[in-house]
Amino acid sequence: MSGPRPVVLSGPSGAGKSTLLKRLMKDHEGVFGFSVSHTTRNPRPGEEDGKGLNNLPMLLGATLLPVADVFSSETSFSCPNESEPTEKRLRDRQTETEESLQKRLEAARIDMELSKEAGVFDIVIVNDDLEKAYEELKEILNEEIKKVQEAK
Ligand SMILES: Nc1ncnc2c1ncn2[C@@H]1O[C@H](COP(=O)(O)OP(=O)(O)OP(=O)(O)O)[C@@H](O)[C@H]1O
Repeated sequence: MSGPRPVVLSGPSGAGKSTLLKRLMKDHEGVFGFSVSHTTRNPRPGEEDGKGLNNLPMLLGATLLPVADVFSSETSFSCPNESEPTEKRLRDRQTETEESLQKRLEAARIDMELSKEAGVFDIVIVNDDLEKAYEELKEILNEEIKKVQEAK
């Protein structure tokens, strides 16, 4: 039996990657490790203590293509449906200056265009509805989660 694989969750800023990951890790304590592997932003509070990757590493990328290039195995991509909610989400989150917000929005627009190219991602999760997106993500990872739980 092969061991658990790294899981890459990539997508534009505001897509909901952190939200989905935090919930997944909370619901499956000890199953996932976490690494902000490739991102253009500074770490947020709590992200620096990512010591000890456990069993199934989750890698979070905010820049789409390099992450997809490095991990060609299974790459998930979560995104909101339109650009309007992205801006609202990021403004509501209150983590950005106006300058960094504008940079994020521009990068998100480019990421969304690139993501439409066939073959960039194996799996696409559209995070319009958080509950639905979370259920989808859990379903996709179910087999890997079981592997880790059985190995314990
Ligand atoms: N489906 C959703 N509907 C509405 N708001 C959402 C949804 N998913 C996440 N959010 C909210 O959108 C904001 C951005 O989400 P989050 O921080 O998870 O994005 P991210 O992809 O990790 O962004 P970044 O790459 O900038 O770190 C958060 O405030 C979060 O609560």
